[in-house]
Amino acid sequence: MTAPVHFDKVTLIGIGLIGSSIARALGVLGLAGTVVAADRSEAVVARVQELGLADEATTDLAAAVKDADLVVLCVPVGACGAVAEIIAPHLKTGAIVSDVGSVKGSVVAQMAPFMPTDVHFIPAHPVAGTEHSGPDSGFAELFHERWCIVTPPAGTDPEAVERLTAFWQALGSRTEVMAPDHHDLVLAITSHVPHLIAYNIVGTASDLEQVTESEVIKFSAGGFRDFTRIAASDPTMWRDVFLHNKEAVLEVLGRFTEDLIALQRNIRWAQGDQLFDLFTRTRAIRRSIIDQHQDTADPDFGRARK
Ligand SMILES: NC(=O)C1=CN([C@@H]2O[C@H](COP(=O)(O)OP(=O)(O)OC[C@H]3O[C@@H](n4cnc5c(N)ncnc54)[C@H](O)[C@@H]3O)[C@@H](O)[C@H]2O)C=CC1
Ligand SMILES: O=C(O)C(=O)Cc1ccc(O)cc1
Repeated sequence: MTAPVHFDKVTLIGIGLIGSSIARALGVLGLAGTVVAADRSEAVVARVQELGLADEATTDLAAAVKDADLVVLCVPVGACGAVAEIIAPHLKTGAIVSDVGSVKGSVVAQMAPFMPTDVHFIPAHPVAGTEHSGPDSGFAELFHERWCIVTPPAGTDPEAVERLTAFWQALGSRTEVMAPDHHDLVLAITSHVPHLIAYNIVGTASDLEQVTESEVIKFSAGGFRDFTRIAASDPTMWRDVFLHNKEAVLEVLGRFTEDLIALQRNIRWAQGDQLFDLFTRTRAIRRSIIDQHQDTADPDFGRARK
């Protein structure tokens, strides 16, 4: 039997890119009887009301979760513990409490101690986003054809996991269940370290004395432009990602640094075969990613050429 995807009352906490995208999708799809939007920022709450993103909008997080069947935290990962502490005493028995944080081990560690035993705590991560933030930047289709990784703690009620999974599938996502630590290692290599590299190279370019900032802007080629898009991502969100996925990021960064030094040697000693072999291997990886995404009509790869 497939799990029901409709919830009588959904409360979203943190109405930025992700929270407002979920709110918009709920509105379009009619998946909730009532949508409550909560944020600590009065300016955000006022904007949510102007945009008509929810049935109710408030800065009172405790009141917002009252009677909610599904509560989703969409705040920076460093804020999850504090929010959990505020809402915990007000959660409805049987509610599903989830989040969308880009790191999972730390979110579990921060939130689990506050979760009452009569709610279903199921962290998740929609691997879908942009470099933009705030309630104006969201859109209902953000999650289409994207993965949502669900990381239920051991012993979680399978029916609740199925309900949350069905919810994300209704939003357009493909879902996969994973252990939090494994999630954090996978995302360290596929998302977190790439963001760090982008922040670093754009920082290096802006610090170069011999090349002016206006030359960097004027002559930026495609690859560098892509880095500047990523490096425009929200500073609070990404500070928290690195502070809360420290171990996995440092592990991947150690490997990355060794490989970069090997490349440095290849260039210094004119070892063209080594460079050619690596670039051939990496080109094959790009081709297999495109092949896989063409099967699933991923919008990012719609115009991609091998
Ligand atoms: N931006 C992206 O591309 C993606 C982000 N995520 C995750 O989603 C979460 C939210 O990210 P965005 O929507 O991009 O952020 P955002 O910056 O657009 O929105 C975050 C909102 O949370 C509110 N907030 C912060 N601390 C709060 C607190 N203590 N109590 C109540 N509200 C609080 C802020 O006022 C803001 O409105 C993060 O954990 C991030 O790791 C996941 C996938 C993609
Ligand atoms: O904008 C991009 O390229 C992203 O990579 C978006 C993104 C950022 C953080 C996530 O946890 C998931 C997706």
